[in-house]
Amino acid sequence: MSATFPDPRDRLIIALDLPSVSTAESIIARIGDAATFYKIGYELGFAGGLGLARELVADGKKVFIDFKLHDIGNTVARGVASLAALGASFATVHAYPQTMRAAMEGKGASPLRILAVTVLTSYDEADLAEAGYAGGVAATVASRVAQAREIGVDGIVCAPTDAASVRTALGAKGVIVTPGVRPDGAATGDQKRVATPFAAIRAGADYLVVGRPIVASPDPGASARAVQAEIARAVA
Ligand SMILES: O=C(O)c1cc(=O)[nH]c(=O)n1[C@@H]1O[C@H](COP(=O)(O)O)[C@@H](O)[C@H]1O
Repeated sequence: MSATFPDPRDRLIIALDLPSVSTAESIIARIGDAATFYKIGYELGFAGGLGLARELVADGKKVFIDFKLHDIGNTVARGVASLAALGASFATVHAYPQTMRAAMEGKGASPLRILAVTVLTSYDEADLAEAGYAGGVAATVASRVAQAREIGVDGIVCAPTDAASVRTALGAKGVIVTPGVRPDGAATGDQKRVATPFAAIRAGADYLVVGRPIVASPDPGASARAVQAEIARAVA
């Protein structure tokens, strides 16, 4: 494990893939102190979620803004600068060298950590080939991690099934964030490369991103506590 965790609860990042701020606020209230770190992506981000992000930061929570930036360098750098000013802890970009370099320039001296998305967890070998990448998942992940490391990107987003090889390629410094995390028995949905919270931590993930298994569960607080307990078992 490369990262340090002042609060071990930080290792669970809950994806607030929800349609409104009011819905998100209700879920966050039900989760209570079972989580300290929330991710805001397209669905909530385009529905007022950036205002909620500011409120969460003001309340002492950590926020991960997940817009998976990929654009011309100037646009990426200036977008990241805005995210840094918002107080986000993590932000994603796609792992294209020009984009990664621009993001690292845009963050400047801020504590915002840039995470490079390697191969989406909803992609299997066939999806990657269909998209025109002939190298296969493992080689594409390895190549993107090597470029990210060379550029000095703060961390990597990858599948939990990639985490062990990513840790080897990344070295001890970078953080590894794995979505595609499913407690035993949870529906995988569109996730194709998945692992349990326990397996993901044991494989080398520093942070786990979990969305639907928590926010769509009948008791988000209990579901979050169950994942936190599994993380605790994995690090024991
Ligand atoms: O960057 C991400 O967070 C991300 C990368 C990836 O490869 N796969 C992936 O699922 N994610 C995000 O992680 C979350 C996973 O949500 P659930 O499948 O509901 O647990 C979603 O918000 C995705 O956008």
